Amino acid sequence: MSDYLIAPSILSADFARLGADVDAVLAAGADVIHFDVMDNHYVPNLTMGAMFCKALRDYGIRAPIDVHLMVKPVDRLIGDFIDAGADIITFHPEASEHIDRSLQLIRDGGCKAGLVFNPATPLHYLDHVMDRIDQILIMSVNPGFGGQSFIPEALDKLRAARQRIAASGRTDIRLEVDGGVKVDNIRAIAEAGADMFVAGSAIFGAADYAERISAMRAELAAVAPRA
Ligand SMILES: O=C(CO)[C@H](O)[C@H](O)COP(=O)(O)O
Ligand SMILES: [Fe+2]
Repeated sequence: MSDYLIAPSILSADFARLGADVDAVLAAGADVIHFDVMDNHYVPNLTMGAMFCKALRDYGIRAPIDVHLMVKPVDRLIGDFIDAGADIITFHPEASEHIDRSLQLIRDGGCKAGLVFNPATPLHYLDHVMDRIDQILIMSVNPGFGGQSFIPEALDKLRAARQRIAASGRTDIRLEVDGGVKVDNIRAIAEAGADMFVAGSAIFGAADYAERISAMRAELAAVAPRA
């Protein structure tokens, strides 16, 4: 699998011209589109449902779509996003009544599945599911809004998650980080173990997306390979 993936969060895209903005960020070098789903219940904000995901597919977006479900209950929306063309679906374990079932629904639909950890959510939710996940997402802000500052304690959590991945022998599990990722901290975040980087305001807030993504990749190129 490729070393590092950059996943712009379309939470910070121009919703009035979403297809064109997603095209632009992909042309600028993004690997994956991060799609934040908020329900005004699990988190205090309301964003987009599966019809937006389908609209992007119908518009012609072919890049992987990484759906971050910040919703409760979880299961009701999983099928909608599978049908809408998602590739990866992650959810917050404390928002699911039955974690195994939610993971299985995602995988049965042909998507990669992952768990998301808020800053105060312990990693022990991973204890019995490492053989059934494809991705771990560490939140480096509390979920609900773009443009927040990176919480430094997330670095320790990334290191702990990376150790769990190593101990599991599953070299194919992605370790994603989400919230406050910028050019000036992405290298330290990668050194803590992340290999997939969500960045919303840092990329969509740039005048030149390609220049901003290149600056992130230049920082990542300076990270020493993991032992
Ligand atoms: O899940 C999220 C918030 O809940 C977003 O993906 C995240 O905040 C990205 O935005 P930014 O890079 O601006 O922090
Ligand atoms: Fe997100």
